Amino acid sequence: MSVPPTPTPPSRIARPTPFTPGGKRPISLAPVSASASSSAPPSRSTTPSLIPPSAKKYKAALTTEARPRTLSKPASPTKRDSSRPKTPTTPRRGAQSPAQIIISEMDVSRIDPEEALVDFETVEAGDVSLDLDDITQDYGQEDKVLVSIRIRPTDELHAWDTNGKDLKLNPAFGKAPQEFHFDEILTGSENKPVYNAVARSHVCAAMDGFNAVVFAYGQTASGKTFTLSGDEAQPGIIPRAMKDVFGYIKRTPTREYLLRCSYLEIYNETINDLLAPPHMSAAQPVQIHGNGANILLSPLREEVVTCLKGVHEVLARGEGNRRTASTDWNERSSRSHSVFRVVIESRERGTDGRQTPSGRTTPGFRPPTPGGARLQAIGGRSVQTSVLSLIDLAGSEKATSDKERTREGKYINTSLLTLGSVIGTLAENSSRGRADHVPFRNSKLTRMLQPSLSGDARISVICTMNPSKDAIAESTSTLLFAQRIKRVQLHAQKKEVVDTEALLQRYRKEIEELRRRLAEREAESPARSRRLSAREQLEESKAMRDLNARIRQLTKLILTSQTVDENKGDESRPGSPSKVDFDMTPYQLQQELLAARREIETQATQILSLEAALLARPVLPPDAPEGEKDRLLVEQAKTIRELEIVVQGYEDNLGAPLRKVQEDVEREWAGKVAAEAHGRAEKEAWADELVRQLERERKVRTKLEEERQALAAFVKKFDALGLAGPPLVSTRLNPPLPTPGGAAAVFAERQRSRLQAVVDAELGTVREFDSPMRVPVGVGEPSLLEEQWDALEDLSFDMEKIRASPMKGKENLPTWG
Ligand SMILES: Nc1ncnc2c1ncn2[C@@H]1O[C@H](COP(=O)(O)OP(=O)(O)OP(=O)(O)O)[C@@H](O)[C@H]1O
Repeated sequence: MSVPPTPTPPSRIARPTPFTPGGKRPISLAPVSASASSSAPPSRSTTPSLIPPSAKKYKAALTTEARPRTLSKPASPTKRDSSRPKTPTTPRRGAQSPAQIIISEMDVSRIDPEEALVDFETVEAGDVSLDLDDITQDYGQEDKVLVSIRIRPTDELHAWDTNGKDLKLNPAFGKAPQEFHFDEILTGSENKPVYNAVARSHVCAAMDGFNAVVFAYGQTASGKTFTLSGDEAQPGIIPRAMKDVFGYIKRTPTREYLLRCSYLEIYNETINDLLAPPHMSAAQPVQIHGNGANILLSPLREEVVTCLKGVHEVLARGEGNRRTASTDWNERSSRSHSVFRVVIESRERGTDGRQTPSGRTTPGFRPPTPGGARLQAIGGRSVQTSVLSLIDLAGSEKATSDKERTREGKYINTSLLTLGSVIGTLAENSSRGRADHVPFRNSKLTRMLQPSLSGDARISVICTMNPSKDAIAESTSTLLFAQRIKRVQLHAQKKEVVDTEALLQRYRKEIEELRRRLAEREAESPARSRRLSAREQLEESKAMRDLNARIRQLTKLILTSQTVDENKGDESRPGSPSKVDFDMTPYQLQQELLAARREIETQATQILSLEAALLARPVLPPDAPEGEKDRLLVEQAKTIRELEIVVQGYEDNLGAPLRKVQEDVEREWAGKVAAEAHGRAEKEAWADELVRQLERERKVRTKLEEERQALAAFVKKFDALGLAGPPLVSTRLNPPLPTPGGAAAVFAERQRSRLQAVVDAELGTVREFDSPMRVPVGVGEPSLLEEQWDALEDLSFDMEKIRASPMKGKENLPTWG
């Protein structure tokens, strides 16, 4: 179904500007002041204002004077702030204006937060949104971005068909890439239904302690500012949100709130504080500090607001600074993003109203800590902190136009491109379970939004589009962006700071009480244990264990809290709401305590049983009556049975593993013993062999000795017969040393040779070689053989025989073997 051209009241469309593909908005002739021509189409700025007259418009219209300047001299990012042009039609309110001076006194660094608390009693009736009752605590799909499309009215033919929450290009205008489906598709000029559908639940989530972001994305002149800020007749999301904030406070009598607003714009990668005097903002642009989830903006002015009027003043001041800075606003509006932030801190109200039960007061003039916590968790009351960010992004058509991307590439706003790729990567990571690097740092916008886009916020995106056929490419690009961001996964958590001092005090008191109870029980324990049955004693022992465990656990918690407190360091140090996350809530502490107790109980049960059984061992007084003895015996038997069960439990749990260990050890030692035995057997065999060898050696030696003696006797006798050859070189005093493995054989050979020589000589066949046997007597060393002469008588006798029978003698020569 094609959306018919919406008949819009002329007063709502201050600039009924058909979209121009070139991104150049037709010069609006809409009057911006009372002096403007009455014949011009009525502007949204001409309608009665809810805000101070000095801030009738949330956005300056493009003036006829400004337009030529825009075309001839585009604003420079570096020069812009220091030379914000002042035109007669868009006078910048001076820093000295009384209104501004009054508002500046609401600068959070100059007031005591305790003095600026808002609660249901102090909220002004007129500041409250009356229809807040409509709202439920249902914030939609908490882990998904709420994505809505707002189609601005136009007199032209619509190129897009809508059907409920579906949207597709009318086939008459081309081939649609696909059919789109979103959470909401909104049309018309009424801002209230838009606010209710896309922002209200997120505002309430912020009041409830979650970070929340609502941003408008879309091509130039598609209605982002109209949606966010609106006009007097159709207040947009920001003023409606603030009304709901006060309405929420009115409806929550149990809590008190501190509200701080800041307003900034990102223009060509420079962040300007719109609440600071322009010269200061230009001299000191806002810087982003920190990493990841801990982002801090500084210096950034924050104004405490206690009523809607204060909010309007803050908004008007910010808009005033934008307007003054944006005489060339058409050019700038396509390149700058504005962010209105409200830091919401809340705490349970004390029982005695505004007074703090602990009597402590929050220091009044602390150094400014933009974004950080200001309210103190006092009297045991924790503080919840959240940030509501309402963002009007720059026009996106130049960055996303398919046909004109190349030609207009140099105008592409880097931050929007980066936003697109950041969203793309986040969507991919979410849907494919990946963890690809997300280029948050590539632009100020994405870096500033990093904590929220990373999931730590409830996010609602309203994509505005011009349904005209001239804007099909831009609209398609916007719809694709909207579709991608729908896939980003969120996981926002409430941020709470507990009053650690009060908590510690509570822990200490509890520990004291527990110790007292423990001491009492211990004191009466011997007497009691005699009275109690085994089971009661078991319970008593368990109770005491519990007390001890609880004391240990609380002591641990105190130590943990103190460590956390020390880590916090300087109180004045700025910290973002998410930074205080490490403070455990009482609920978390309770959970941890419970878990720890359960663990300790499980571990101690077995030991407890044994100890209790031991304690329960009945003492039998000698003078106890028989009946009493019997009873004790019965109890003892029962205890033994219980002990057996416990032991059986140990056996069941530990028996098998222990047996296994024992078997392993035994197996290991059996192996070692076998190896030892084997080694020993080998050594014994070796020793036996040695003994045998020694025995053989001894026999050989004996035989040798005998041979030697026989030979000596023979030689002596031979010498006596005058047949002496040369004396033997070796004597007893100088015997030939045995050569291992062959000395004996060599010696034997020598002896044999000698003997042979003797025999030969005896038989007349003496060889002519120079035998030692032929050494003349008296020339060589004294012969050992000579010394042994007497003992060799028998052999010489034998020699006689040999001489008598030469053949026989030869046969009888000694042999060695
Ligand atoms: N839904 C709407 N109903 C009535 N008027 C609208 C609607 N949307 C936009 N307009 C009008 O269209 C004009 C352009 O809108 P607006 O300034 O909000 O666009 P924008 O997206 O913020 O543009 P830019 O990106 O240039 O800032 C304004 O005069 C506004 O009043």
